[in-house]
Amino acid sequence: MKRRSASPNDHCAPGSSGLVVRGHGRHYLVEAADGTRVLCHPRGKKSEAVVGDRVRWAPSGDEGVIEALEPRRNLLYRQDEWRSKSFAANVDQLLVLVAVEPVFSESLLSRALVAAAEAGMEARIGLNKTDLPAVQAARQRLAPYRAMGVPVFEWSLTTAMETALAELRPWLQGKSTVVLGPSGTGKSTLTNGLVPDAQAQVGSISEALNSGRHTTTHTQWYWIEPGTGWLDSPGFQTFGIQHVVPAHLASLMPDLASALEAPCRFANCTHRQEPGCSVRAAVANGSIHENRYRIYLELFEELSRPPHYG
Ligand SMILES: Nc1nc2c(ncn2[C@@H]2O[C@H](COP(=O)(O)OP(=O)(O)OP(=O)(O)O)[C@@H](O)[C@H]2O)c(=O)[nH]1
Ligand SMILES: [Zn+2]
Repeated sequence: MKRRSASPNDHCAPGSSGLVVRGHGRHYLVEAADGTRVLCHPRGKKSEAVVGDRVRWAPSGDEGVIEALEPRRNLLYRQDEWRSKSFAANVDQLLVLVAVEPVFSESLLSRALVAAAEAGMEARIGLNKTDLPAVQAARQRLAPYRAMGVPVFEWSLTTAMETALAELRPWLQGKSTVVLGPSGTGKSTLTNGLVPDAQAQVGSISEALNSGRHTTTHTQWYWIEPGTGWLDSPGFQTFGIQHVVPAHLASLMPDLASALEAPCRFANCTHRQEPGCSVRAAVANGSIHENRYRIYLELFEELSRPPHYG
């Protein structure tokens, strides 16, 4: 039998431990302890595993069967028209990659940061394409995020890739990091810089599952080096935060949370129109940017709506 490191669940579940590195509907690519990647299908009808999940799997001919999911540390969600869908598990950190062009949506950026805070993940922002003339405007829009303590990297990946990699690598070291961002911000460019053998890691099985398309359509786990994971995800249009309780929203937005160190008059204040509200006072004196407060109101309203079913 191959040697592998013991997992805490080794004694209580059948099969070997593996890491889901890619998922396509009911097809999963699972990386075994020895690094080989096996096409697996879930036992039973439900396919709940997502990239980053640790699973127990057993060989079945050339392929494998997923017997069980191991407990998750955290979970990130993507939003489609009707509902939240989970898409990555057990990730340590989030890099939101935006660019000088196309102009990024602050609402999406804020959603991603709320989702990371809710999942207990550290988040940073990467501003790419700083070679373009609109760079000052982009910097200005990011100022409130820097001020609330989110570190912002600034890069021009096409003209100075090595500088960007040298800045980014120490933060990535020994962790698993997911990169998210709208389409066209440079995620694939960055992945190719960080993971020179990315194509080889994707491998022929994934290529076949992806039916020859070249854009990133599914989240994919890469290894930058052993122990340092990198998850590239398709460009998002919207981001799922439906699982956040509206009353917790302000505590997941650092600029609002710091205003709340001086509590509002009412303990159950929603920070919309109540008198004696610390958040509204901070908006009035400029310590919370009005864009951020507008996003809070938009998210609060959205989270308070009853879910609709499609
Ligand atoms: N000017 C400029 N263009 C860049 C830079 N980085 C990437 N690009 C260009 O931006 C375009 C999009 O880059 P991609 O890496 O494909 O972006 P992506 O985020 O992977 O896009 P999706 O696959 O649609 O999610 C390409 O034409 C890149 O050459 C940069 O630093 N400056
Ligand atoms: Zn309040």
